[in-house]
Amino acid sequence: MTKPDTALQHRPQDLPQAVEIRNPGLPLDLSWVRAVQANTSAIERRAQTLPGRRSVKKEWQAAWLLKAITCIDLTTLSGDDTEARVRRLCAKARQPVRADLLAALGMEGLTVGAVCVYHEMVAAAVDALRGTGIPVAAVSTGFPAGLSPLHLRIAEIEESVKAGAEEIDIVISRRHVLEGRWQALYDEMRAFREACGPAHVKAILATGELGTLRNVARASYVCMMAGADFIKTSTGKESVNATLPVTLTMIRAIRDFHERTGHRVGYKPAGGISKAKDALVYLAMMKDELGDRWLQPDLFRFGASSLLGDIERQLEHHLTGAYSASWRHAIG
Ligand SMILES: O=C[C@H](O)COP(=O)(O)O
Repeated sequence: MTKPDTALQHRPQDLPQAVEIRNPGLPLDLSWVRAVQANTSAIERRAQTLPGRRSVKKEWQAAWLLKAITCIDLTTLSGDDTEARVRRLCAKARQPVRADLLAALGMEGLTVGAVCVYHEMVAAAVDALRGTGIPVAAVSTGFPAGLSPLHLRIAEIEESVKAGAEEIDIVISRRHVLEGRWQALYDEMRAFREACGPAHVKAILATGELGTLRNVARASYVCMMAGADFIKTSTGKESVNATLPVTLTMIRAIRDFHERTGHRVGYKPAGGISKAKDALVYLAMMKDELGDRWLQPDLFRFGASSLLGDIERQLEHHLTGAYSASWRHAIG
């Protein structure tokens, strides 16, 4: 059996929850953006070593999986979403793991980080989550392509905030990145942030469509300079979504931005993350590269529609020694 990594042996739910001032952004610094490099082969080499390197077992693994649950944006983004489906998802968000399992783990009251839906489903989700403290996140700005007129994208944000969304996941215009139009990207992001008002804004870069890791890094900096609260990899609709090289690139940009400005920006990998073991790799990366502070749900989220089901199966296995069929955990 692999020896548990000592760096991951404390119980992450015991970490303090600090109150953080939002990243206010700063004027666009083009010389900083242009100086950004990404050593693709070094990043890819490092990313390849990550999945095999960390191994946490038994109660430490269970503790980290519980931590992962608190960082999930439990998501449904389908054309056939209905209010009934969203209400079922919200019930799962309120009680993400079977009550007897949570009681056995001493974690009653545990919830996911947020529920993420399209604008049309915001009102139903807000209603279903009333009194729980679980925020509703709305994908916005012509999600997933982001190609509707700017004034409509801004109006869409305002409508979702009015409907009760406390978090807005916007999509950037990929063409601004591909054409090196950093001022245009900055102005767009700034306008989106302003339209959000008190709602926190996650900037979806759609990294699978940005061509290079250098573009990913540069887009990350521009969005952070424009006041993004989070940077997020993907919509889940691109052909390539969250990857480990993209994650390393983005979280190193977050670290550098924090070192240079003092502002902490959150990170949300999204799309295709459906296995508990993958969630553990992401958490270990956050801890290694950014430290414990970025393991809190105000600075880290998984955008995932099916990760919770696998985590619940692993927790059940931890407690009972048996795996249940995955269909029993379908909603997560
Ligand atoms: O932001 C969340 C993603 O759309 C979820 O993607 P997924 O369905 O592959 O987990």
